[in-house]
Amino acid sequence: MPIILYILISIFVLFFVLLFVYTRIVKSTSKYMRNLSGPKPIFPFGNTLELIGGSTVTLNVIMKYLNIHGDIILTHPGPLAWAVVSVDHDFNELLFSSSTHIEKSVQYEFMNNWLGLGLLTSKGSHWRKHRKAITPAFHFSILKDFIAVFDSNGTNLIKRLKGEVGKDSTEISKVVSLYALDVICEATMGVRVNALEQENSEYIKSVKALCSIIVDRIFSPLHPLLYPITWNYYKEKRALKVVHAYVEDVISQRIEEKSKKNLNKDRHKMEEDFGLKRRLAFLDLLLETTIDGQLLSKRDLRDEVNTFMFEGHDTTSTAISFCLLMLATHPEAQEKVIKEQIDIFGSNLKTASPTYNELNEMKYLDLVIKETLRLFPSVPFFGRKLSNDIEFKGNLYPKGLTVMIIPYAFQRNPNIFPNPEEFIPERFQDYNNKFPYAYTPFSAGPRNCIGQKFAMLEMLSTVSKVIRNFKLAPSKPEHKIKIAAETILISANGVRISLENREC
Ligand code: HEM
Repeated sequence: MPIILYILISIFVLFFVLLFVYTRIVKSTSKYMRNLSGPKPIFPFGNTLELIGGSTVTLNVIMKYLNIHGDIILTHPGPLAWAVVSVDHDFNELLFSSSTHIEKSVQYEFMNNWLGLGLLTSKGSHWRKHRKAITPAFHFSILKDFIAVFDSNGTNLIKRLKGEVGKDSTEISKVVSLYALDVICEATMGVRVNALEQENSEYIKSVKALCSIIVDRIFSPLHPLLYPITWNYYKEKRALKVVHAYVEDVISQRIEEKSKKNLNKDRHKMEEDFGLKRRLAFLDLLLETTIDGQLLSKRDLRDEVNTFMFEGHDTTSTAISFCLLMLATHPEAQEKVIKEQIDIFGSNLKTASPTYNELNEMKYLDLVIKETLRLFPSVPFFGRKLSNDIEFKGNLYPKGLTVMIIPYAFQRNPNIFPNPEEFIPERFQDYNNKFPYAYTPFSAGPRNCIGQKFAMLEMLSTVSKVIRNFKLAPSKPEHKIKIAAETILISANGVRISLENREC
């Protein structure tokens, strides 16, 4: 028999096997979610064809589906895949508040090579024990000491932005991202990488490369099994080598320092003892952390450091950039912010280094940041995998199902946030938390953001410093942002504003 006939018969058989498997799965799933509406899938692409435009179309497509089909919709991210997208308050409450449905969806596996079993990606008892053990590192009495890190790096940011004064248009998101990297490196590892001045450092370039590879993988139509034949696979391998070597080296140095002298509980005393030029970092606290009486292993330490690096820089930097854009384009809000800053700092307006109490006095700026995070939640969606079947309003949702929660969509719900597209910081003055799961920029429940307070302090400190030094205005010509939902919400064409020296 000619070889071509063999090939044709094999294709024929394979087709029928696939069809058989497909019908079996559809049949066995038919008792589930039968009342749910959603966009019609096209075999074998599911609903992915509409997403081909990439990260700039994702949110628009999801918003369109939600408008047409309701608050909980069934989508098909592939031929044999089901995912539910939810902006239903009660359903989200059920998930957020649950201590059972805490496992992340399959997309988070693309982060595993970098983040390993860090807090963001781990599950089950590993996650529970680590979360419990690491939580004290984010106590406000410890976070207070990071204010100096925000302030000293903030001074470098101001220096860099001074070079932009008087220009019609400045793209701030890239500069703010480098600043946020400096902050998180110093806070997490106690290392000053000076990304603002040396963005070409191998470590910084590799961190950036890993972030973008994760995004590529999440949105890639290729099956994960084919990943090793892609160029990204080799790029990731190279970047991982650099990042892991760098972090492991820092960890080894700290362990050596610690073994020379026992870490003193008093953080300032420790600096005296070690004669350290650096401030205490999260890593120093992780080195003291024990689980079941054992110190964290070197691998645990690396995973947690990498997780803080990933979760703790683009999230804050994108929020700060959007916040500066909102102030530049809403002069009345900017006036209120600066008035508050003058009330707090008086004649020291430009030079003051805010204390913890002074940051907490910035009530109006706090509203501005909250409203920015409502319109532009840094993490626009996150996914969970159901740990067991759920029955909700007449539908059965199967164990293992991916549920995508979309704060970007929910936080624009007009029934909860009237005039949702408008920037109105005052709405949070009397936001009475009637819908506690409607505003979730930091997620909610047991798997909420452990770095929330750190991030709020960093954002208050940074925006306060920028606004005390510069008057912000819209860029010329006017810049229309292009929202893109990567792992982080960004503007694909940058965030442009213009800066003038502040005179008062
Ligand atoms: C504006 C800034 C930030 C925002 C909006 C934000 C938001 C979030 C969200 C939505 C999650 C849940 C993600 C998911 O379920 O997929 C999360 C988790 C997490 N965040 Fe943040 N984050 C911010 C800053 C930070 C910072 C500065 C750190 C560290 C210093 C941090 C560390 C983490 C960690 C470790 C987790 C995983 C927690 C767990 O699962 O136990 N985040 N963050």
